[in-house]
This record gives sequence, C-alpha cells and structure tokens, in this order.
Amino acid sequence: MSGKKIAIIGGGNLGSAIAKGLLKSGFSKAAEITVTKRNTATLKDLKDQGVQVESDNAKAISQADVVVVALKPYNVKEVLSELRASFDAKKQILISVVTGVFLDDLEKITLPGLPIFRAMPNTAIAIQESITCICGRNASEEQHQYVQKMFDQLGVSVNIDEKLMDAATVLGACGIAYALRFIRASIQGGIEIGFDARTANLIVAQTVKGAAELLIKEKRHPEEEIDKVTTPKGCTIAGLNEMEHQGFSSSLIKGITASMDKIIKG
Ligand SMILES: NC(=O)C1=CN([C@@H]2O[C@H](COP(=O)(O)OP(=O)(O)OC[C@H]3O[C@@H](n4cnc5c(N)ncnc54)[C@H](OP(=O)(O)O)[C@@H]3O)[C@@H](O)[C@H]2O)C=CC1
Ligand SMILES: O=C(O)[C@@H]1CCC=N1
Repeated sequence: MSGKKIAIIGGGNLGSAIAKGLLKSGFSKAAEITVTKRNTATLKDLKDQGVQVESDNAKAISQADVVVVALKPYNVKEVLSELRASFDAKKQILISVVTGVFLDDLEKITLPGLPIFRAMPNTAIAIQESITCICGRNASEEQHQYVQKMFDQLGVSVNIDEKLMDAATVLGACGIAYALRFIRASIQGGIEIGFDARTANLIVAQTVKGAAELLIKEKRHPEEEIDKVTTPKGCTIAGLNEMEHQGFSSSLIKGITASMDKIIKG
C-alpha cells in the first residue's frame, strides 16, 4: 500500500486501466485515487468501487501527491498550462503516460524543478500485466523507486533513456494491438479448419500465453523454440514458410516502423 494520493487526469482507456490496476494490485486504496474527465458518467464502475471521480482537475491535482496525466497528446498543453498553479514542485510527482510529449515540454508546461516521469504502459495494466518503460528528471532516488515500485505492481517495469520512449510506445503500447490482431487472425483460421469461435479463441489465447511464458520464464530465444516445433517435412514448417512467402515477418516489421514514423512525423 503506497499511502500516497494519486490523481489521474484523463480517465479514458489508459487512465481508467491504471486506476483499475492500482486497485486490483492493492497498491492504492480506492479512497486514495481520484480520476478526472469532463464526462464523468463513463467512470461509474470506478466510482462504485469508491474511487473519487471528478471533473475539476485543479482540485484533484492540489489534493494529490502523485499526478498521472493520461490526456490525449493534442490537449496536454492546453489543459496542463491552465493548472500550473495547482502543482507543488516540492511535494508532488508528475507521471505522464502521454505519447510524444517530452520531459522538456512537460516541465515547461508545468513547473521548473517538478519531478517528472514519462511512463509508457499498455492496457494490460488493468490486470497487472503491463510492460511499462520509464524515464524521469528532477526526481530523488526515493521518488524513482516509488514510481518503479508502482509500475512493478502493475506488471513489469524497465528504465530507459527518453530517446527510446517513442520506440517503447510502439513496441509495448501499440504492441498489445498487434498481438491481438495476430490472435484474431488465428481464430479466423481456426474457425475455417473446424473450431467454433469460442474454442478457437481459447486455444489461440492459451497458445500465445504459453509461447510468451517460454520466453519470459525460460529465457529462450524464439527461434530455438520454433526449431522444437518444426518437424522435418512436417505441417508447422509448411505453414510457417507459406506465412513468410506472404510477407508475415516483413509486414510486422513494416507495421512497427509505420507506427514509429507516425509518432515522429505526426
Ligand atoms: N490507449 C493506450 O493503449 C495507450 C495510450 N497512451 C497514451 O495515453 C493517453 C490517453 O490515451 P487513451 O486513454 O487511449 O485516450 P482516451 O481518449 O481514452 O482518454 C483521454 C481522456 O481524457 C479526458 N479528457 C479530455 N479533456 C480533459 C480535461 N480537460 N480534463 C480531464 N480529462 C479530460 C477524456 O474524457 P472527457 O472527454 O470525458 O473529458 C478522455 O477520456 C494518450 O496520450 C495516449 O497516447 C499510452 C500508452 C497506451
Ligand atoms: O495509438 C496511439 O496513438 C496510442 C499510443 C500507444 C497506444 N495507443
């Protein structure tokens, strides 16, 4: 239990997922979390669990020890610059999960010297299974440890240089969507070869989980594990090679670089 009051500014997809993860992990009590957005009706689930729901950002920030900003990139400047007076550089930490807004910009928009972190989680944060890449400035060792502990409760965290934050957004945050599209396509294939949708979903999701766990728990290289599956002249290599002829790896790599270009060039 952290004991700190956390205000999440922008309770949309990611902001709400963070609140859910904080509750589920026991890192925060419901009464310690405030989530803001203009239309608070969509936060009913969180409100029913005891989370404070608010449309007054200034009030939420001034009562918080930790401010998590989960606004859309295009309205961060407009919203935060009006809230400058609510921040306290001596007592607070700002954590931004906003894509493409630099520590420099965040400090200019808010207060000089404010301890500021950028964190890039993904939506699996709602079930404590995120990978979260973190960088920060102006923070004490204790504040760094607090932020890392917070995201470790919500999955796994890794400290990176800010220059890799856009790449982290693509690989980790967008990556959930890429993985789910792989899963959905596999389910479609599974239905075509005979399974009902529900059974295909279970088989594919558990298979993907197993593949990931082999890498995470056993620290294996993907190709080492693929070699164990590909019986000579067998059906796996026939399928894999056909996928490659159709551009499977190439399309993924091109998709990843297209996402990266979108962040950099807009
Ligand atoms: N979704 C994801 O998987 C990830 C998203 N991100 C980043 O997180 C940020 C949020 O993304 P996401 O959650 O998907 O976006 P959403 O649009 O779902 O959430 C943004 C929320 O901000 C609220 N909002 C808008 N204006 C204000 C305001 N003035 N005060 C308070 N709240 C406001 C909106 O609600 P209302 O209109 O009711 O005010 C909305 O719910 C983005 O910067 C994104 O790049 C990063 C990693 C992963
Ligand atoms: O698509 C987006 O722009 C955001 C950033 C990472 C995930 N969703």
